[in-house]
Amino acid sequence: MAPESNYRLRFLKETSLQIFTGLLIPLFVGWLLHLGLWSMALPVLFILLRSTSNSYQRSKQASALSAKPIPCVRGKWPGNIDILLRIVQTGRTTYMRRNLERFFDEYGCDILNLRVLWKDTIITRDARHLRYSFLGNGIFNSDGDAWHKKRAVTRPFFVRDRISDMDIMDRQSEKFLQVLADANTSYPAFDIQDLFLRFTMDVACEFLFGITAGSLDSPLPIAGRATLGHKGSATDDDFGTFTQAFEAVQVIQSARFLIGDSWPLFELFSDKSLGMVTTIQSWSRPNIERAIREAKDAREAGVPRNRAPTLLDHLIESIAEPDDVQFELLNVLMAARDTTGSVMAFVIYLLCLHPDVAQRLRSHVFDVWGKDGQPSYATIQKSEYMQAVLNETLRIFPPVAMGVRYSRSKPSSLPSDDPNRPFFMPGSTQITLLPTDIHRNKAFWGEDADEFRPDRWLDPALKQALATNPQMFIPFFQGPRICPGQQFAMAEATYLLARILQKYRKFELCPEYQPAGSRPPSEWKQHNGREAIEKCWPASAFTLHIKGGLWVRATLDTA
Ligand code: HEM
Repeated sequence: MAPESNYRLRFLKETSLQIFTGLLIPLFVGWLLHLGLWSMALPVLFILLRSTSNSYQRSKQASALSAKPIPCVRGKWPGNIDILLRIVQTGRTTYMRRNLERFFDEYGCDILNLRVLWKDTIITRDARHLRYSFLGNGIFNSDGDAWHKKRAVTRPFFVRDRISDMDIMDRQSEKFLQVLADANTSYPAFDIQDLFLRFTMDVACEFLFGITAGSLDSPLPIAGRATLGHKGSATDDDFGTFTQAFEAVQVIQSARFLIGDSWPLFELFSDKSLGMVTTIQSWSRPNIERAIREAKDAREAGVPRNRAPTLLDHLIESIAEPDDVQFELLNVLMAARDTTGSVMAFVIYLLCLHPDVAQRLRSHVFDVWGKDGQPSYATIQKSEYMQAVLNETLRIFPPVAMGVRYSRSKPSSLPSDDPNRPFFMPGSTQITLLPTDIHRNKAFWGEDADEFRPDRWLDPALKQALATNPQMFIPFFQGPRICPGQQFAMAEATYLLARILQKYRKFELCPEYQPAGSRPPSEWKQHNGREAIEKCWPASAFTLHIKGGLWVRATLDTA
């Protein structure tokens, strides 16, 4: 989440060099040789020669690895410019990442090279490709050794002892229920996605950084007045301005990933994220500077802390620059806030669509925790139906709807269905994993793959299938970069949902209060699968979210 001006500069330098070597030098040579108008043919000849030599190099590298090329999308215009435009245009109204996934259906394969502007840009829906040892450029914007170090710093914060401490959840969920009750009685509807994101932000800030963010105390979006934000709904107070900037950066960054290495072409004259990053910094900097000062003072005075060290304490010790600490912190915050907020919002959405499941989940909550018992880490692990509802939601709406990696500089191979002929993976190339298709694949999940049916998780046959093919369900991904916050997120979501269901009998969708532009586009009805039946707009910008928020009203249990 850092400004990308260096990247744009590098792109400009590389492009200018290419223009210089591919156009100006051949023209100059033509002029030296007095070729007159024939000089114009030299750049074309040069490009043809270069492209033939590149293809030859690649096929030599591929045959050294006994690998076959990744199928390539064939556009109508040079450099697949029409494909690039199609991705950008359809991106505005697409259902999740269907605009990319449709290429797989069109070409009948699970991995494709979009080859945008003559650059390899790989997309895959084959989960085996996740396990490969790529350089990371995921939620943590780092790679190789730097990533290993950061992962080592984060690991101790997710050990069982720490995540089974439910004090923070107790406190924050009490606050959440208070705010929800006020919003529900004061207005005809409220945006529960926004509330969940505030809750997950406050919990993450306290758990990871020992900071009180107090976002549940800031003004909420108001039904009928709220406008469409970059992801959810928007407010224009200080906190709302920060949130909008935080979400705008994610939208911009995920659009860059979709376009691939050529994204600076769309931002030649201005870095779209720069203003947003300044807003984010001015909101978060005072908190971070204070925490850094306190940690330093305590260390210098030899005063023991009256609390266990937080992730922020460790980041401060291991990273010298406050700016770097800040970027690191914002990356982890996005990993923790947007993902868990997403799954909770989609659970409520699906419960609104399936009152029978909602009723059964509520009885289950009463069976496990009674009418006002507090969940503990141990009881959460045993709440089988709650875990089934959460897993089924994570299956249909995986919060991390795209994973981006870069291959190492040396070409390598990727598994294909033919064990003797893997795919040839070029060096230093972006590869994007799109997990939704895997989670809704009928071959894995049966004919009802698009349906929300938590009962499937109680069927021993599914446990067997998952043991044989763990790649069919990857909401937390797999391999070395698997989410370290998985247990924490499941505990957090279970805790809050249980507390909500103890108090509220039902939730209803209030589409009339969705901000303008956030209802599902009418053309979705012509498509197959869930897209045709969706009553909200699931959209993806790194994390999945409900466009414009999820506006609902709740009915209190008065019995
Ligand atoms: C339902 C909630 C969550 C889901 C679905 C989820 C999913 C994921 C996924 C798929 C990744 C890998 C992304 C990539 O490599 O491109 C990831 C990484 C990460 N997640 Fe989560 N996550 C959730 C909640 C959390 C929470 C609550 C925390 C922290 C408290 C957290 C912390 C992290 C961190 C630090 C990483 C980066 C790991 C690395 O790069 O080594 N996540 N998460």
